[in-house]
This record gives sequence, structure tokens and C-alpha cells, in this order.
Amino acid sequence: MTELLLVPVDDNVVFPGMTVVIPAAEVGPVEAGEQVLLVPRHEGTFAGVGTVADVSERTRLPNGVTAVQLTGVARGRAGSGRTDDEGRLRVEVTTHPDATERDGRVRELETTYRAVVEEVLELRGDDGRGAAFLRGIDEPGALADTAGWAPEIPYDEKVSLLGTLDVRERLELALRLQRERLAELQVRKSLREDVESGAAKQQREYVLRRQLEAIRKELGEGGDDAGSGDDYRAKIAEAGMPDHVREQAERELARLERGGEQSGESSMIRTYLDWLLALPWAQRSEEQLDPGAARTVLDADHTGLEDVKDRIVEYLAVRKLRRDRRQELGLSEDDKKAGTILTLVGPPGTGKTSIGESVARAMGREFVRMSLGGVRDEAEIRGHRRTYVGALPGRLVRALRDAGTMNPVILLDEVDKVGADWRGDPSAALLEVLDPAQNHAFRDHYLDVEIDLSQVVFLATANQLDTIPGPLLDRMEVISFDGYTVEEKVAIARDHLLPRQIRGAGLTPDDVSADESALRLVVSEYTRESGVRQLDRSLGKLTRKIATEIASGADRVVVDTDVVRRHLGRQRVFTESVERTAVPGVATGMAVTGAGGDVLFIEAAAMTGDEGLVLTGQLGDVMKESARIALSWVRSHAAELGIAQDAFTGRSFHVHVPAGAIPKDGPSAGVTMATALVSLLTGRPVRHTVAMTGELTLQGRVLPIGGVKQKVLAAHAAGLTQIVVPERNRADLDDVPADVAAQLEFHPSMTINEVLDVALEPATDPALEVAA
Ligand SMILES: Nc1ncnc2c1ncn2[C@@H]1O[C@H](COP(=O)(O)OP(=O)(O)OP(=O)(O)O)[C@@H](O)[C@H]1O
Repeated sequence: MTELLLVPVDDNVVFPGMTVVIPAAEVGPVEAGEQVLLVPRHEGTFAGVGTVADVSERTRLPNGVTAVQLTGVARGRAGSGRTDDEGRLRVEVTTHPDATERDGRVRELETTYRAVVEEVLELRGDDGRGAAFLRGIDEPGALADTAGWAPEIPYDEKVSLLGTLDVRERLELALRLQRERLAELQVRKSLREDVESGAAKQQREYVLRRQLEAIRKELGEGGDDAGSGDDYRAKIAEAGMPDHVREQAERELARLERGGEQSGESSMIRTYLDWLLALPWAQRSEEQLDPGAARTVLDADHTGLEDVKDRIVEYLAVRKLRRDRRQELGLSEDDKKAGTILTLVGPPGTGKTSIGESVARAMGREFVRMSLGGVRDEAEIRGHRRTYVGALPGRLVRALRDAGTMNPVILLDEVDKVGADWRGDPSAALLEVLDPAQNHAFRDHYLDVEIDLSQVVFLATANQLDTIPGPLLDRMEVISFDGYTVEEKVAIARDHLLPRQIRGAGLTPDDVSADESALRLVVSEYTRESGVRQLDRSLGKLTRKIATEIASGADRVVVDTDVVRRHLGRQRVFTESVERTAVPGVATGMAVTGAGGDVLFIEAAAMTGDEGLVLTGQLGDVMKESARIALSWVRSHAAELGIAQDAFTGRSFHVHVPAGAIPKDGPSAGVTMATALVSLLTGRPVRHTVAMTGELTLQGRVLPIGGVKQKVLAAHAAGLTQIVVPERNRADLDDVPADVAAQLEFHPSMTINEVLDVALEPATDPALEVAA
């Protein structure tokens, strides 16, 4: 214990490691090389812990005062004291150097502390010196003490920090203080930015307005003619608005005129009036509902899709009868039979959007497409209130503006991709829009007037049903698009896609013609899809190449299989199953993925290990369960399957489903997984002509699944001919087009044993069975 001169430091805290300069008169009689105890003091009250400091030198400050430079060394606590001859207080001091051991928690605190302080430094516009200083500090206690430098941290907190002798506690405290400091800095920064951007915007607007005035003057237009009150008055009078809307418009106009041009509100009022005027209040298309004529239009635009067209024509016929016989049927004026909306569901590129367009054409109405993909916010449908900065009307109002009539066909595209989050549920807004009891008085938040949507025909499209919100689905009448057969695709290419591509490439039918075998080649070897998107793209590529030939002087090109191969290059889609199923352990399944029907190859492998089952390929929980069921069933029937019981001991099994082919309905891969495992364990390869689907139970029963038609079409397109489906899906096979069904052999199965009988090559060599 040593006796040191006590030097009070008023309202300031000097930490070990800090250097301060204090007027010599306040310090007292000390020489370089001596030590003193610096103790923080506030309104006469001393802090409990101070800092032992080295006196390094005396300097003369620019103002002539002599000062002493002191550097903090360690924490120190004052014990008993006495007043010396010169009236100075000298105290017994116990020093408390920092303990240096570091445990995991301290290390963790250090890392977090550094990260937080770096962020603080960045916000404060550190030039790198602060960061370098921080890096130079190695001891955890000293690191915590760096909080003592922060000007934003109040005296009391600094005193507590100095008084915290335990290094870990000190770090915890320092971290809390720095976090608070960071939060405060962040708030200040965003406030500053808000103010700046607001001011910049206003300034910009002001400058632009001044320029506009100058330009008008230059043009001799004087004042502000365009968009003036009179101008609006005339437009409002002509717009044919319903009374309540016109009154609202006039009220706003009066506000505009009262406020004068310079008022900050005027541009907002103008924008609002422009939007009100943009709606086609008085415009209607004369509706045609002749079913025969409609059918002609639908047939002209689309090949195939007979069921779809039938359903649409029925819908139109019902609509027409209800309209014409409203009185006889005792229907109210409101009843438009718009309660259900036709929803076209199916894989991409199957013509859902384009048939929607045809429906509009058939009904003699305008068509607008309103994409709902990724809409999460109710305000996107219904607009933002005008009080919201940058407010705009919602998509419905914009759709009506784009349509130019109040009775268009509006296609709600991708209803299955509507999401909801904290900003509100867009599907609730949609429900209101679609509800005939409410939609004659739809209120957009921005326009804030009632808009009559009851004349609009709504259609919807979706890739899948399962993600459509339930209450919406209740209102929908679903029409499924299951994808096209090879022959249908060829016909679509010949009648629609190719002629359009030919025109698009600047060619005429005199320049090019294509034979059917060439189109079939493009369909089957260059595309793999349920719809016709890739097909359209491939034909586009082909016609562009031909256009180049014609432009370079060629006479006329007849597209045959050679031309296709020359222009489209190597074939893209292989009939893979022959190759893939050549080895035991691979089975061909059928699935419906987000892109429609597809075939997938499920692979099984075994290795030494005790992990039981390993699954790879981004499988959902349901698929993982299917795989477990498959393995359990195979194990429990090993003997009858001719699998040695020890085939399972000390071995792990690995089931892989290639990415990109993950079925939407997880359980339908059950039989395929079991077949792959049995194939692996018996060494019997799966027949390369067989494709299968079905849910498997632990008892080995095969349960029905969905999407039969889509799956069968995909298997057919992939060149498979033996199709295994659950017995209870037998009825669904009627949906498969007859020309496709004629080329396939179906095997409805009740049990997995029946599946295996069809799927596996016979056991050839008994030795193989054991070897696996
Ligand atoms: N049966 C058909 N007859 C003629 N053309 C078709 C047919 N089916 C699709 N098409 C054409 O294929 C293209 C893709 O169709 P469309 O964009 O309507 O698909 P979609 O089902 O709406 O796809 P998505 O779900 O991705 O929106 C369009 O150019 C469309 O005209």
C-alpha cells in the first residue's frame, strides 16, 4: 500500500490508459515520476474507485498556465488519509490491476464489443483511427475501458464502469453502454436523413416549378393553363362520373383553387384529380354472350382444350340466360352470377392466360391482366390512404384505367402466389372484390370513393390449388389444365406458335414451311414440359436462324428433321430411363412438380454404417416419412422378397431424389422408393419401360394419389409405356386422351407386391440376390 496525493477530477472520469493534462495548480506539488490517485468528483461527492496515474511531465499550455500530464495506470481505492503540511490530502491507496485470464464468455464478449464499437465508429464517420486504436488494445479489461472515451456516455455510467473491478462484469456493462450508444446514433442518423431527403424533395419541386413557369412564359402560355381549375372543371363535367364521385371531385377542385398554385398541397390534389379522371367512369363495352360465336372465337385462338372451352361456353350461356330472364327468374338487379369466378389451374405455358384473353374477345370486352405474384400487402390491391407519403391507388383501379372500360375481363394472374404478412392480408381485399354483395361499392383507399366493380368479369389463374387461401378457393370454379400430349403440342405448334414466330421473324409462309415430323422432333427431343413455353422458344430460335438464311439469299426453306438438328443443335432431352435404370437401385417415378407432370429417378444405395436411413435432395417431411415407410416395409418382408436378413445389419441406406423433381404431393413417391430399395437389395434392375406412382402404407397397400393425367402425359412424353398407378385411381385413367392411352399399358395395383411384379426384371442369377 502506498500513500498518494489525491487529485479530484470534477465531472470527469479518467480511466487507466488515458492521458490527461490538468493545470498544475489543481494537481499540487508533484514531480515527474511520482504517482497520484485521480478520483472522479461530482458536486463534492467522490467516486469509490479512482485511477492511479503516472505524472509524466509538466508542460506549459498555450494560455501560459503550467499543466501536468498524467497517464492512468490502474484502478485504485483510497483508504485512510491525512492532510499534509501544504494542506493537501494524501491517502493510502490499494491498487487493483486487471486480472488477465480470459474464459470463453469473456472472449465472446470481446468479439461482440468490438463489432458493436466498429458500427458506432462507422456511424460517427471514423477515419480509421478509431478502429486502429481499438485493434491495438489487447487486454479485455482495457477493451472495456475504451467505453470511457465515448462522449455520449454520461458521467454516472462512466463512474460505474470505473468502479467495476471484475473484468467480465465490466465488459458486460461496457457492451450495454455501447449498444445504447449505437441505438441512439442510429436513430439520430435516420432522423437526419428523413429531414434531409424531405427538404431536398421540396427544394427540387420548387426549382422545377419555377422552371416550368419560366418555360410557359417563354411559350406565351402565361400563368398555368394546363391543369388549371377551369381545365379540371371541364374534364370533370365530361367524365360522366356518378354523382357521389363528381361531388368529391368538385370538393377537391375547390380546395385546389382556394389553396392557390404555390400551396404545398396543390400538387397532391392535382395527382388525386388526375387519378379520378383516369377512371373510365362512363365507358362500357357492349357485351356479347352468344355461346356459338364465343365457341368460334375460342376455337380460332386455341387448339385442343375441348373441356376447357366447353366449360367456358357453359359459363357464358348461363350468364346470358340469367341476364335475359332476370325478371322471369325473379333475380335481383345485383345478381350477376359473378359469385363464382372461373379459375384456370395448371402448369405454366398451358395457355391459361391466353385463353383468358380469348374469353374477353369472345365476350366483346376489354382484357387486363393483373398479376398477383408476390403481392403481400393489402395496399397493393386497395391503394394507400392519401395521408401516406407517395400514396397511389391500388392495382384494381390501375387495371380499370388500363382497360378503359368499367366492364372489362380482369384476369387475376397467379392467385396461388398471393401471400400475407404483417401489412395485411391481400386475399381479404380480393374476397371483397369478388363478392357480388360487396363489389358494387368497392372503396380504394386512395381514391376514397365507391367504385362499382359488379360489371367486371373476373377470371383467375393458378399453377396449383394447395396454396390458394381457403376462403378464396370457396368462391372459385376450378377448370384444370393438365398439359398437352405430344400430338396436341404438334398441332399447337403448327397452327399457332410457328405461324406467329414466322411473322415475328419478318418471314411469310412463302419463305418457310415445316413438316409434322420436324415439329414432332422439336416437341419430343428438344423440350420437356407440360405446356408449350420451351416449344415456343425453340421454334423462335429456329425461325430466327431461317430468317438469317433467307436474308442471306436462300430461296425457301422447308423445315424437316435435318434442318431442326442443324439449327437447334444436339438433342436436349434424352430418353433417360434406359440408361438410368440399367443398374439395380434406380426406379422411375412420376410426379407433379411446380412445372407440371414430370418423371423422376429415385436412387437407392447401401453402405456400411449404422445410420439407418439417409435422405438427400431437399425432401419435405412427408417424403421423408414415405422413405422410412418404404424401408420398414422392405425390411419386414425381406425373407419373402428373397433378401438375406443380414443385408440390413451394419448397413445404412441412402435414398436420393434429384433436385428439381420434388413432387408437390410427397407421399406419391412411396412405391417408387420401395421399388428402388427392393431393386437394390435383390439386384434386380427396374424395367426401363415402367413408370410408377402411389402412396405406400406399412402394410404394403398402395393408396391413391393426385394428378394422374399430368403424370401419365409426362411419362408418355418421356417414352415410358408401362404405367403403374394405384387401383383406386383407375377411374382417373379415363381423363387420359385416347390417343395417348392407346400407346400405354396401365397396371392399376392394390399392393406393392403387384407393383414389384410389373416393375422388376426377373431374378436371373440367385447368386446376385445374395451378393447385394
Ligand atoms: N392450346 C393452345 N393453342 C394455341 N396456343 C396455345 C395453346 N396453349 C398455349 N398456347 C400458347 O402458349 C403460350 C403460353 O401460354 P400462356 O402464357 O397463356 O400460358 P399460361 O398457362 O398462362 O402460363 P403461366 O402459368 O406461366 O402464366 C401463349 O403464347 C399461348 O398462346
